[in-house]
Order: sequence, then C-alpha cells, then structure tokens
Amino acid sequence: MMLVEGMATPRGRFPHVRRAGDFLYVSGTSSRRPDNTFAGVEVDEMGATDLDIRVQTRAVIENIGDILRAAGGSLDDLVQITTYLVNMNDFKGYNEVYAEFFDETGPTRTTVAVHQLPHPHLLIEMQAVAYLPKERS
Ligand SMILES: O=C(O)C/C=C/C(=O)C(=O)O
Repeated sequence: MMLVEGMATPRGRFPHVRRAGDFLYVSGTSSRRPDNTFAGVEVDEMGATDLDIRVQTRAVIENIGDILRAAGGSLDDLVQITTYLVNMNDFKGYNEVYAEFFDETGPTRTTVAVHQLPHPHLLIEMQAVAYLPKERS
C-alpha cells in the first residue's frame, strides 16, 4: 500500500498504488496536480470553463507513470487500463493521445462513459494494473 510523495493527495482514504503479489494496482487517477489544480482545465474571469481532453489524457497517463516509477516500475509494466470518460465525444482526442504512449503490444484497455467523475472539471479518469514482480522493482 503506498501514498506517493509529490503526487496529488487522494481525496479519500485510499492509496495511489497497492501491490498484490506480482501486480501493482493503481487507483483511479485524474489530471489533478499536487496543488489540487487540474491540467487541461482553464476557467476565465466569467467562470466559463475550457476543458481539454487531450491535455487531460496526457496528464493522467503521466501521473500514472509517476506513480508507477515511485513503486519501481514504469508505463511499460502496465497490463490493463480502464478509462472513464464523461462524454464519448471525447473518445477521438483521448484515443489520439493514448496512441502516443501505447500500442497493440501494450496494456489491454476498456473505455466506458460514466455519468460523473469526482470533480466537475474532469473529463477523464484512468485506473490501471501493472505486472511487476518484486525482484524487478
Ligand atoms: O483523485 C482524483 O483527482 C480523481 C480520482 C478519484 C477517484 O477515483 C476516487 O476518489 O475514488
């Protein structure tokens, strides 16, 4: 069980990542930064929001990479990803950025749309599983 220093603090009683045998389970991760702002979110002086799926997707994957590195691994160790989008119209932008990190030799993937995520500015959250035998970490 592991809380990773330098990452956004989970907004609940759970770790960023947990080892179970040879596997690392990464909790649902967003584009949230350690200061609780979000990558891919701009709010103007009128309160209008500009939410960017590409920026959010990249930040989510990079955050998962940072979490895995703290546990001794990397994105290369991922074997499964579940992605939660709030709007399937964002699938294209998400998919394009995803393909910069992974291909058919990478993790299996499931993408679903959900009614809401834990903050109204979030367009995407991802949960992941890595295979990393202890002797390799
Ligand atoms: O922590 C975040 O920024 C988003 C993820 C939250 C969860 O998945 C959760 O609170 O369960």
